[in-house]
Amino acid sequence: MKIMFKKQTPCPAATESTSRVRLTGLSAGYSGRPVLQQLDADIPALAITALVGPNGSGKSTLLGVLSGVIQPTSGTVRHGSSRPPAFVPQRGAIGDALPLTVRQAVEMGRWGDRGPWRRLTRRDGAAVDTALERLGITDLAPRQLGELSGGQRQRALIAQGLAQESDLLLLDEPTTGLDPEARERIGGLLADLVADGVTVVHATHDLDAARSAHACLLLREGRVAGQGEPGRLLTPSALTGMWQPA
Ligand SMILES: Nc1ncnc2c1ncn2[C@@H]1O[C@H](COP(=O)(O)OP(=O)(O)OP(=O)(O)O)[C@@H](O)[C@H]1O
Repeated sequence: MKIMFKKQTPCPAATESTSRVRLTGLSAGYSGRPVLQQLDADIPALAITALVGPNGSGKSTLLGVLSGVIQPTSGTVRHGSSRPPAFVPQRGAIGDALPLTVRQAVEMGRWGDRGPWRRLTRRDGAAVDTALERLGITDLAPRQLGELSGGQRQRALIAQGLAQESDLLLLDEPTTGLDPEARERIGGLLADLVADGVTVVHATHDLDAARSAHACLLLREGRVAGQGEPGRLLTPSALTGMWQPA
């Protein structure tokens, strides 16, 4: 059985052509390792953008730049809003041994507003409840993060991102390791978030997920190999070319 991401919904940004983030001549990387080179790209507001490209093409690095964790070495990143983005890194990037319950992990999503280990307000509690509910993990709230399955932990981390209630949600391979039902739930959730006023950017190797996004940014060896509508970009010949050595 193949469960697809929710069918593509019309993209409000397509008619309004507003960008949530504009990258101009962006270069960035790590000490002694340049990765992104001279990127010019727009992340449309109120839409889902899929970042697609081979391993090592720079998707996670770009998410790091969009989140503000990685500073550009040149070029500009212009955000169309002053609200800080919410970033859900790849599962392996989070220590599994942290002595936290799922609820405590999701509550950390409120720290940006409240400060670390501060008493949460009723409003914070409601945001955490909603995030747990939307990921279908309310029953896991009292469990230790470290004793969850990989897919359950992934959902907890996405819930943490959601609890931040940002207008820009950045996700690094959010459906990797999830079962088909959980994948479908995340696909539907991302579409619902856009309807709620959130801009979503996710890196993915799942071409069904990429095709159901509103926009797609193809990366190859740190450069933009294409951007626009997934149906136009993700053609068999383009994909074959992407994964062939340069
Ligand atoms: N912390 C780091 N320090 C140095 N180099 C890094 C670091 N993280 C990633 N790189 C390098 O940067 C390049 C781009 O990596 P990045 O993780 O952005 O690619 P990706 O497209 O997300 O790959 P994948 O699909 O495998 O997740 C790779 O050559 C990688 O080895």
